[in-house]
Amino acid sequence: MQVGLMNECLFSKSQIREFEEYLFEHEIISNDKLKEKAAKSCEKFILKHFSSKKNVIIFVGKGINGEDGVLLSRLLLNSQNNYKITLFFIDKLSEKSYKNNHADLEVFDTCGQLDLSVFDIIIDCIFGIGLNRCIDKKLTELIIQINQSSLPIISIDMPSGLNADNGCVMGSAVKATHTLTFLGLKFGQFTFQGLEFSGKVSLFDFGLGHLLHKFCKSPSARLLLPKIINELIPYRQQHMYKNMNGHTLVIGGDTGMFGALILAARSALMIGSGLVTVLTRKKHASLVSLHQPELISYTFTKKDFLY
Ligand SMILES: NC(=O)C1=CN([C@@H]2O[C@H](COP(=O)(O)OP(=O)(O)OC[C@H]3O[C@@H](n4cnc5c(N)ncnc54)[C@H](OP(=O)(O)O)[C@@H]3O)[C@@H](O)[C@H]2O)[C@@H](O)CC1
Ligand SMILES: [K+]
Repeated sequence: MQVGLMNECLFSKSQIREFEEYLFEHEIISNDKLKEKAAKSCEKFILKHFSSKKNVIIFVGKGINGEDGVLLSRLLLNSQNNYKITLFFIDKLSEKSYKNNHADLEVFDTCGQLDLSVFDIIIDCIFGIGLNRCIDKKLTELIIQINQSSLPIISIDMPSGLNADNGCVMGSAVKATHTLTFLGLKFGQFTFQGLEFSGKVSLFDFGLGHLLHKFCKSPSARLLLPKIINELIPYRQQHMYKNMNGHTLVIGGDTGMFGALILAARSALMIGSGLVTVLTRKKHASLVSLHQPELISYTFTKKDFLY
């Protein structure tokens, strides 16, 4: 599901974690079922948008984000779309345990030289919202290689290395072309470096989005989508004229800052203010009408202005 009408809300990782706890405690959904749904949504997305990309490499971390990757690999292998899947384990210990349980999955031997050019698509399951420190040097080298690959990069839940709360790159981060995120959009995907690193974000809320909104009461923030802005701007009826549509006063335009004054005043006109008056330095006042004839201008020296 793409970002929907009520899904422009952004959440912190602690809100998502607490919500997950609530879901499990109240037996609304089990932990396993949630993971299964997450992997299934990713499989569907990949089959829909990347069905021709057969040779897939999945980077797997040691947390549940890594588990998402292993579950996804199983689903893709069973999808009868002739996928060739390679798992690359970041952590030796989890590689060992998965090798025992999933002996049939192909695992990249980290002693070999990694050549990403042989693959068609990268799935990033290194870290999700559990990232808790900066990425070390060794992993940074791998992430640089991933980012330089020119392949489509699908990050699961979060681009690995990106802070889910503030959009900071924690040393280094995977630069995703797509991020498939679960339950709620994360603040860090839409702020600071998150905008550059998250690519196109798709949300899968498993039909639990309305509960998340109820549970959190107030989300961390909301995306200012064009439809929200449109709702905020009142409709101007045909018969209305300038005196019926408000009057904006823009004060500013110090020496060297005349442009800012004009831009602010123009913005007021563009969002529908019937009248816009600027109050500025004397040397700027005469220039105002040359830049935007609709503006009314006054100077700071005019004593009776602010009556
Ligand atoms: N709950 C659920 O049922 C569901 C969860 N889901 C999925 O789980 C994800 C959250 O899983 P998670 O909590 O296991 O965190 P995750 O990001 O996988 O792993 C982080 C681990 O790595 C480590 N680590 C951290 N930073 C590090 C660093 N810089 N360098 C090296 N190591 C570092 C740290 O371990 P530490 O080394 O600190 O012991 C930590 O344990 C979530 O994003 C979503 O994808 C979905 O499937 C839906 C159902
Ligand atoms: K990830």
